Amino acid sequence: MPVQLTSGKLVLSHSKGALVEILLYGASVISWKSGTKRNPELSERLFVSNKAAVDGSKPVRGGIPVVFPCFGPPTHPDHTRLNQHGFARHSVWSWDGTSIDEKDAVSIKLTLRPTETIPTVYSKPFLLTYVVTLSEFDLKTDLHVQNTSFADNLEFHTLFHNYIRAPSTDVLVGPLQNFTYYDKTESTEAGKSRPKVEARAGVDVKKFTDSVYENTNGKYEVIWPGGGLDITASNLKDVVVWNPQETGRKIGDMEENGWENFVCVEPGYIRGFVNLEPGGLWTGGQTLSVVHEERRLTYL
Ligand SMILES: O=P(O)(O)OC[C@H]1O[C@@H](O)[C@H](O)[C@@H](O)[C@@H]1O
Repeated sequence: MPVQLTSGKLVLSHSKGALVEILLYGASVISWKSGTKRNPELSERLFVSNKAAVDGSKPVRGGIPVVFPCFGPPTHPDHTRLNQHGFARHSVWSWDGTSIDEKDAVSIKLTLRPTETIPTVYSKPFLLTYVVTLSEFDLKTDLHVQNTSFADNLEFHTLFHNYIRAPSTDVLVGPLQNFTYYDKTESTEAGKSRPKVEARAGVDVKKFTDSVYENTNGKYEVIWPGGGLDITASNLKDVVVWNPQETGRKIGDMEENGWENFVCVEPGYIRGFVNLEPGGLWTGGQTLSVVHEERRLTYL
């Protein structure tokens, strides 16, 4: 199945029609188009702001940015010189020119090692390998983190910052009921770090939402009238649900009312750090699958 690299952008085409576009900059998936079993017409599944920079000048506001090695502002002593969400989303990754064709899927693999600039802000050795696999109705992303040090442990966060194209007034995310979460919309540090328990069967984002759920079961339904996505995460024990609503006006690269058109559901390992021993390899991944039938959350 064809893979094309043009001006720093890879396009993978599935023989049944689905398409994915990935920038080498940030290994950012910026488009995923797929049909459903009922409607083969391709639809865009991800949101990218029409003000997003896609020229490698700043992280892309949309798609699937890769967060590594810190989530949010740095809190770990190894990360003090890093920007919010780390360097993976604004570094240029390498592609070896190959793709892996299987019967039903096509994959590409991108890698990131310490470049010339990363060691100026981050001194740990590492190798990241990002595998993106496109099937007819699914998109899978796997991140492999290798600690290439012979002596020191590597401690990191990672997360897939999925901007899912969805009407934010109607979308529901579940099942998150009874899981503990931290509400980053609280005004004080004490409020932000106070655990809450999710009472809702289906989580909506009608108001500004920035919630970090911990130790979930790694399976999420993102459902709205007429559509939806299932997300299955592996080895990513936490998930963020984010929509800025009107506070999005303060985000320079957010399109006008853009928050009406997405919900971020972001599987990650961000409560505590993955602690990888010298020479160790860690893998975390997710599969996004289109929902074919009109669906309601069964637990509502
Ligand atoms: O503007 P950024 O750095 O892309 O971050 C967007 C949002 O990303 C979310 O994952 C965070 O929980 C939010 O707090 C943050 O505002």
